[in-house]
Amino acid sequence: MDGCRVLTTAQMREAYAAAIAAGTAGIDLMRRAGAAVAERAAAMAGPGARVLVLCGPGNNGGDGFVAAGLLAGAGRAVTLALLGARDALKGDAALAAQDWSGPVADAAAAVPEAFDLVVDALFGAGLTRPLDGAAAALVARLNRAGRPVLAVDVPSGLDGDTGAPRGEAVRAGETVTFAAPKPGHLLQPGRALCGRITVAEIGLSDEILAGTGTTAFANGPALWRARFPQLAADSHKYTRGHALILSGPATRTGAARLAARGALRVGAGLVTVAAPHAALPENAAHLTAIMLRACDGADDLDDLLADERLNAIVAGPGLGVGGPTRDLVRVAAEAGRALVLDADALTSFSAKRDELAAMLAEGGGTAVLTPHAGEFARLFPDCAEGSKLDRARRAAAAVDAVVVFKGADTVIAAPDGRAAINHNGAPWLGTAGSGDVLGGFIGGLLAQGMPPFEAAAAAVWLHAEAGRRHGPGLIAEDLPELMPGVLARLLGWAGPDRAPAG
Ligand SMILES: NC(=O)C1=CN([C@@H]2O[C@H](COP(=O)(O)OP(=O)(O)OC[C@H]3O[C@@H](n4cnc5c(N)ncnc54)[C@H](O)[C@@H]3O)[C@@H](O)[C@H]2O)[C@@H](O)CC1
Ligand SMILES: [K+]
Repeated sequence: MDGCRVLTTAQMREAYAAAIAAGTAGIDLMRRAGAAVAERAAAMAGPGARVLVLCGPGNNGGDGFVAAGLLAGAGRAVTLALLGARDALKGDAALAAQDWSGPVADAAAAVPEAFDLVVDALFGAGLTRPLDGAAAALVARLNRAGRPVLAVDVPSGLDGDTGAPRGEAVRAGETVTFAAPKPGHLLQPGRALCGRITVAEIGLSDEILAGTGTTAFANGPALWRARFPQLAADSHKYTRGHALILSGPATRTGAARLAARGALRVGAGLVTVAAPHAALPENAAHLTAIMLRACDGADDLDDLLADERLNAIVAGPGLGVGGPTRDLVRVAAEAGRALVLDADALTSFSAKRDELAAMLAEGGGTAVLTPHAGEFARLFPDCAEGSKLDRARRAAAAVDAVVVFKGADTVIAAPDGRAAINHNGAPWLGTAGSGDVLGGFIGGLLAQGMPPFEAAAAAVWLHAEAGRRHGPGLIAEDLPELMPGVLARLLGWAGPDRAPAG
């Protein structure tokens, strides 16, 4: 799904309609969809396996009829059970039902326990309300049965636009969706309910998908690799940017050092920690390649920023909540440098968001804000409704900055409407200091001149990739140290006998 366009269910309907208007028959799209489902089902359940195909009353059910016919032809013992009456099927679903010549059982009486695989073709993109009655009871029974489930398009009951279940939703081991993922495949808890996701090509061109006007993507290198910093043969540390990380007071300095280490490992040529006098000794005791300068407040920061080479600033981790932090952010913003605001720098503007937006607008630099759910709720109380994708987009527009709405399904949103949903996250990333390192990664990429949306999306992906590589036992200190391996793979670095790839 690396870099794939993400379509809402309405955009997907638009894309189907455009393909049909351009001459593709709807039933052909459905037959390709059903064939893709049958292919995955056959991989999940071998010859002779007992397969239950649960079909709903709409086109999702139509896909199920096509898949059932193909699976029976491929030697699986298929039972097809329909929710509702067969003669109520309409349009393409009614045509698809002709692909199935076997008996049609009543889904309300289906016993999922008796099968090796259950194909869930009950409801897809057409879900209009929470499941209830016989449908809800069937899905609850299916989840209790604990049999392998392959969902068609989306697990039934899951809202394809928000990733939230509407009432009871199917828990699938695998999901086959068509043409493009929907937000609900990538946003939690939808992502977890989908299991392994296959995006099957069913003949919708990229032109048709782009024609829906979508500006959402599944995050991955395809989205930002071309803008990733490239090393030239004559690169030196001053051409690789200089990131400045603001440290908190004595005993609250670790977060800044984690960010600084992240910025350095991701390739910034120089990294400086700016710390209050009282916090210099403890910082000095832990820093080597990273430089250290004294900074006791906004005036000192102003003086430091007279050095034009300091081109990216990370502010927030460990800084403390209140007026002094707001003053530091004001000076940093006014300096017009690339800016990452995290943690206390965000919370300091709770109920003062307009002040923050005005500061960012005045500086004219590029800013990336990295709130987790709590910080987001405090800073953007007016963006509480809708999917995480919509919320992040509205927040980005409100402050005219890139917003990285963190979590297991981090969304990166730009004020121009572009958004990326990250999907390589790993649960081990939820550990103290992990967000500080992410802020440093973003700052390090900004320092190297990467544009803010791409820098944020790349940093989130690299951070998650490091977490996946490490696995259990991960602590934040590990994340910067995992960068050499993650970057080597990204950049195709093949070892010392080859020229640097980037
Ligand atoms: N040309 C197309 O539109 C294509 C559609 N495809 C499939 O069609 C699906 C979308 O089909 P539809 O738009 O027909 O929608 P669905 O098949 O998802 O469901 C629609 C039907 O379910 C009913 N319904 C909705 N929510 C309900 C609830 N909570 N409880 C009970 N009944 C409910 C609706 O009244 C309608 O009869 C996609 O997910 C995909 O699987 C694919 O075959 C590819 C081509
Ligand atoms: K389904």
